[in-house]
Amino acid sequence: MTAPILISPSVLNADLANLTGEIGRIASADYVHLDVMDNHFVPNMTFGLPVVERILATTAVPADVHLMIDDPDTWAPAYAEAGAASVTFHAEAARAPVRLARELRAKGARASLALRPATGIENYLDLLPEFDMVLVMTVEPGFGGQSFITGTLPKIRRTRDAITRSGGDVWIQVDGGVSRETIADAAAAGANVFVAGSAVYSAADPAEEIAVLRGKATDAFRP
Ligand SMILES: O=C(CO)[C@@H](O)[C@H](O)COP(=O)(O)O
Ligand SMILES: [Fe+2]
Repeated sequence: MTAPILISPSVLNADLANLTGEIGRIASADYVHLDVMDNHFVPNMTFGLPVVERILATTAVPADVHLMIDDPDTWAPAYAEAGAASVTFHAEAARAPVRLARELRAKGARASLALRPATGIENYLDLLPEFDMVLVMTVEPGFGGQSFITGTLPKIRRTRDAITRSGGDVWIQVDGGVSRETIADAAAAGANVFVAGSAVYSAADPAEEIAVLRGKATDAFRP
């Protein structure tokens, strides 16, 4: 089964006072990536459920919510209930990741497990069927505009090979420093969902940037 190539721009570095307009500029994207930060799990704070609910009510682009928060076991299900297409929580923060993934799926969202750069995939390989996506962070979570950590590429490849061996249909997302310069390496390692914040929103034409990123990832992807 070949994984689809999907582009999910992050609005973290967009104009947060004009989210409706900013999401309108990426209407050709597959998802809009919403970074929820609580200033506990990461040293930064963005927005939470009320803002995400308003985005969901006012945009047609499916939402890919990335929770960088403590206690996702308590907070994540509400994002699924609100209508997020995909809800990602961090392995380092969840008390009961399998129970939480099942709850998210039961509420109609795709369930996704995120790993910080220093967190291995090995402890989670047997649990992959419980998830629809693994997010391999390619920067330390917390801020946009950082440089892609190439040392995460072997983990992406190990994850893709394990998914292929198991015959499953789990997507691999990369998030952080994804650009024209780095997207091919991530795709060649087996990633198929690409978060790009500054690359898309600092481009003169975000729609064109999405098309270029999609083309480079499609050419480079190795299952
Ligand atoms: O989750 C995060 C940061 O923690 C990301 O989603 C960033 O917002 C991506 O931004 P760029 O690295 O593409 O600028
Ligand atoms: Fe993110």
